[in-house]
Amino acid sequence: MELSVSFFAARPHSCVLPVVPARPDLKLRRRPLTLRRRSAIRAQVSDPSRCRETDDDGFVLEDVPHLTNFIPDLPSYPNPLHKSQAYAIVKQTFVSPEDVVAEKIVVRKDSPRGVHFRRAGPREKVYFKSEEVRACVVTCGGLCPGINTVIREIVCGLNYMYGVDDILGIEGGYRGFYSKNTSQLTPKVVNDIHKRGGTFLRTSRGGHDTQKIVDNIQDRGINQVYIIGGDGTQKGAALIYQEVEKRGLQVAVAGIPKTIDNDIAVIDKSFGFDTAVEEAQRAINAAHVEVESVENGVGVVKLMGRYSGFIAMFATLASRDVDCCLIPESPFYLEGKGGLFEFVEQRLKENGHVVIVLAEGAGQEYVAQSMHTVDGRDASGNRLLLDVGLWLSQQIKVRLKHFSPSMRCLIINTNN
Ligand SMILES: Nc1ncnc2c1ncn2[C@@H]1O[C@H](COP(=O)(O)OP(=O)(O)O)[C@@H](O)[C@H]1O
Ligand SMILES: O=P(O)(O)OC[C@H]1O[C@](O)(COP(=O)(O)O)[C@@H](O)[C@@H]1O
Repeated sequence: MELSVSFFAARPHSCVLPVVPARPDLKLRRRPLTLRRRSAIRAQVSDPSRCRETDDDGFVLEDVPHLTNFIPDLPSYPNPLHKSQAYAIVKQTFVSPEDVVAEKIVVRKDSPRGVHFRRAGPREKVYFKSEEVRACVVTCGGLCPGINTVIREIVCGLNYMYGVDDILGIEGGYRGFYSKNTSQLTPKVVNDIHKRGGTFLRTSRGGHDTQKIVDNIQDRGINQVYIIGGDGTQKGAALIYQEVEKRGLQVAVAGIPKTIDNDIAVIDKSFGFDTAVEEAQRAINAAHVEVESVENGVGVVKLMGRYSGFIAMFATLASRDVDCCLIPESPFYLEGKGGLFEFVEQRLKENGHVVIVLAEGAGQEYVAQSMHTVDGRDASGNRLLLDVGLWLSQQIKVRLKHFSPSMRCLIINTNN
C-alpha cells in the first residue's frame, strides 16, 4: 500500500487511527481528557482538531472523533458484555475511557509526556441498542493474510457478544456500496472463511465515491460501517466519516488497519505479518537450497515491501541463510569499497554462494535510472514499482562475469 507520512513506523508521530474504533462498544468520549491550554509541543497529525495537549507537561492526545461530537444528546446503554457469562466474571473487562497509550515507550525523565492515543477495548457504555444495529463490512485495496479471520471475528463478535443480527457484506470494495447487491452475514455464513485465503467479500482498487457511498449507507439504513483496508482505504473511511458528520447521521465508521508490512507504529503487530514472514522464509530456504547446489550460486529473493522492509528484515533474521538484506529505508550502493558487488564477490570467495533478500521497494532509484520507464499507477493511484529483483540479478551477472563465468543467478519473486 502506498504509505503517507502519518502511516510510517519510521517517522515520528506516526499512527493509523480508526475513524471510530473497530468495536461497537469502543466509543470516544465527548469530553476530552484533561484538556488545558495548548503549548508549543504539538503532535504532527493530519487533522489538528484531533490533537489536544496540556501546557505544563506536554501531554498530547491524538484523538479519534466520536458520534457525540455532532449528536450531543445521544443516549447510551449498558454494554451487552455485562450479560455475557464469559465476561461478567472477568475483572476489568472494560477499558476506562480515560486510558491512553503512549506513542513512545522510551522517554527521558525531563522530556515532555508526548503523544498519546485512546486505548482500544470494550467500554461500559455503548451508543447503539443491539436490535437497532444494521452493520456492514467491506474490504478494500490489497490483500493480506488474515482478512477473512477479521471478517469472521467482526460478524461473530457482533452477533455472539453484542446480540447484533443484522450484518451486511459489501462486495468488491468501496464500489460495492453502490454497484453490487449486499449479502447477509451470519456466524454460519462466515464459519469456515478463515481457512481460505484472500477476502471472502472480494476487494478492488479505485471506485471511492463518497457521496454515492454515504447515500447508499443512508438508503440501506446502515448505522455501523466496518472498513478493512490499508492507508488508501483509511483515507476513504475518513471521507465517509466526514460526510456522515456533515449529514448528522448516527452512523459509526470503524477503520480496521490492514497492512502486510507491519509498518504501523501504534499497534503491536498488524495481522498477516507473521504469515508473510513465514512464507518469505520458505522462499529464502528454496533459494538457499538452489544456490548451495551449484558453483558460485547467487540467489536474489524479492519480497513484499514497497516502502518498508519489515518482512524482509524479519524473514532474514529468522532464516539465518541470508547474506545481505536490502530494504527501502536504508540506501545501498553497488560499486566500489563497501558496495554490493564487492560484498557478493567476497562472499562467493569465502562461501561459494550468496543469498540476497530484497524488499520490493529497495533500490528503485537505480532501476528507474537504468530502465527509463514511465511512471505507472494502479487504479487507486499507487505508484507501480519496477522489478528490482530482475534488475539486480542482471547487474550482478554482468558485473561479476570476470569472477566466475559459471556463476548462476537465481531470482525468486514472492510478490507477483
Ligand atoms: N485519498 C483517498 N481518498 C479516498 N479514497 C481513497 C484514497 N486513496 C485510496 N482510496 C480508496 O481506497 C481503496 C483502497 O486503496 P488502495 O490504495 O488501493 O489500497 P490500500 O487501502 O491497501 O492502501 C480504493 O477503493 C481507493 O479508491
Ligand atoms: O502488487 P500490489 O498489489 O500493489 O501490492 C504490493 C505491495 O503491497 C504492499 O504489500 C503493501 O500493502 P499493504 O500494506 O496494504 O498490505 C507492499 O509492501 C507491496 O510491495
